[in-house]
Amino acid sequence: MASETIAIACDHAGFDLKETLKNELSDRGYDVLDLGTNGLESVDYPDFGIAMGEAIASGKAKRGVLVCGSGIGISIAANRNPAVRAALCTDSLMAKLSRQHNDANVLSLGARLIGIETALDCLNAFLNTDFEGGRHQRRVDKMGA
Ligand SMILES: O=C(CO)[C@H](O)[C@H](O)[C@H](O)COP(=O)(O)O
Repeated sequence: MASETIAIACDHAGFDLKETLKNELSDRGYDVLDLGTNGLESVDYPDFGIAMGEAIASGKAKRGVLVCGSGIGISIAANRNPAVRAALCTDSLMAKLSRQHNDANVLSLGARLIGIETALDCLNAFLNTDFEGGRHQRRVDKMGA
């Protein structure tokens, strides 16, 4: 069976954490679609949030991970694409609920706000929690309408 592709993108503030998460995803057997940025030089998070939106909308990846300093700006940018349900999470319960209730397809993290262990906990919950459907499906449908 082909492995799933996970898209990943960041700005300069999220670069180090993005590299850590990219390695973690590869170690877990995922194919990683790295949308940049690829260094510490200052860049603009909307460019990378928009790239994530395009990767999800085109089907190049079904799920993605975003990182900026706070996780806020890059998730706002990605969520402007109707195909994206990006959830900014600061702990694993938020990541779990974003999957169970919101069918989040993009996890957004703030590299200046959380440590690596919390980020990995969030990633784990995001990857391994199923959407519950039922009443939540109706609400997710309304967001996509
Ligand atoms: O979008 C953000 C804040 O909502 C991110 O934290 C950015 O990474 C941050 O704004 C970048 O700030 P910098 O001072 O240009 O490094």
